[in-house]
Amino acid sequence: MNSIIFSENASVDLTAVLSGIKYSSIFILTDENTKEHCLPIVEEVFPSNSIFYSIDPGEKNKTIATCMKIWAAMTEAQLDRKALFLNIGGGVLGDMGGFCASIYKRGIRFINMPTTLLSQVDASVGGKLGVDFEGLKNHLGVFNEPETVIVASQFLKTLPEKEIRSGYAEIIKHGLIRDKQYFESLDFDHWQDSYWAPLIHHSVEIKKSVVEADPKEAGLRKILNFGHTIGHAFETYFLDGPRHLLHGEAIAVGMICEAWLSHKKLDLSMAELKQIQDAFLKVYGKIEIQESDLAPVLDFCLQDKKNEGKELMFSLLSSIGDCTYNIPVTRQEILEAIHYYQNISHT
Ligand SMILES: NC(=O)c1ccc[n+]([C@@H]2O[C@H](COP(=O)([O-])OP(=O)(O)OC[C@H]3O[C@@H](n4cnc5c(N)ncnc54)[C@H](O)[C@@H]3O)[C@@H](O)[C@H]2O)c1
Ligand SMILES: O=C(O)C(=O)C[C@@H](O)[C@H](O)[C@H](O)COP(=O)(O)O
Ligand SMILES: [Zn+2]
Repeated sequence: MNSIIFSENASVDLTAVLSGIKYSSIFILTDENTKEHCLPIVEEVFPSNSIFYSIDPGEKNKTIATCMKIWAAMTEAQLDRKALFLNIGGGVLGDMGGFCASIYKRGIRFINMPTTLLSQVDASVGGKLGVDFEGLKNHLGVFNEPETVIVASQFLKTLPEKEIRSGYAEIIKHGLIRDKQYFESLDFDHWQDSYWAPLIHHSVEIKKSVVEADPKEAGLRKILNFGHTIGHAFETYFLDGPRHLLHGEAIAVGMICEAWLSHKKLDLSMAELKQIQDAFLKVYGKIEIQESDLAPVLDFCLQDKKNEGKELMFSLLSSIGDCTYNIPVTRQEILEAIHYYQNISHT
């Protein structure tokens, strides 16, 4: 895996990184929010012939249609294969920008400057790139590593609290799949007051160790997908409507459902199941799920990338800190897991 820099000063570290790379020109991708809040922090660094391009924010724009606009701008700017592509934004922008860079003229180098908690702890690391297609999460994409990732927690100062909370779900996931002590060190009652730098650092270490062992998800990497089969299905189902869920909010629901499946199918104890669900309910509360939501959500689970043929394959916990993968789960069991979530009493 290429280098990850934990930065206290994004502008200083970006200057140093750029001075170590030979490139013909630099293409800087932002969305309308990161253009306003993050670009000014590093703007002074760029040479005068830099190309800036900004897209509309949000998951609904993580599409091939947006990529076409980005590729058109790259072409219009006559970027050659020695050009450098810089993503300044969250996971939506990083997944999509990295994908655009990887496809353009069969691939130009790119750098990630993640600006959300979620992208700093998870999305900017590991080279999963792509876009949604027909609503299906990351349905089109490639694996390709950025040249460098510069993780600067100073960007988080302008990030809305709801977005911080979304990123926190991936931090909780890292503890659940790999490190019980980490999970138990998190303060679910006062999560807003967390000191983010050490959490970012530790989460990146966990993610990096898994990705390095299995970069293309032949096996072990599937544990990073805990909570995502059902979580992605809800995220997709609610994408366009008033019940829209952020990625972290959706996988929080998914992780409760999949913790229940872990209890039913593996050795996850009832005590640990309760510990997990209490943690998520404290931070995220509960969403309303109607009976009419179940069939379409189940159908979306059928599209999960971990499935093999018609068999739905899950990553599940045998205990907190220990996740296994390739566990077959039936449609009926998924329904029961969602019913379990619906019936949890939350005060
Ligand atoms: N590739 C991976 O390994 C991986 C891992 C986890 C999640 N993801 C993907 O990441 C995406 C979610 O990423 P996200 O939560 O970063 O969402 P995002 O990129 O949509 O960013 C969230 C919102 O915050 C705004 N924003 C970003 N930085 C800001 C800042 N510093 N100040 C103010 N506003 C700011 C953005 O404009 C956006 O409105 C999903 O598409 C998910 O599938 C990918
Ligand atoms: O890096 C991984 O591997 C992950 O699964 C991390 C997830 O948090 C992330 O949401 C990822 O984008 C999901 O990938 P997908 O293969 O299920 O689309
Ligand atoms: Zn995720």
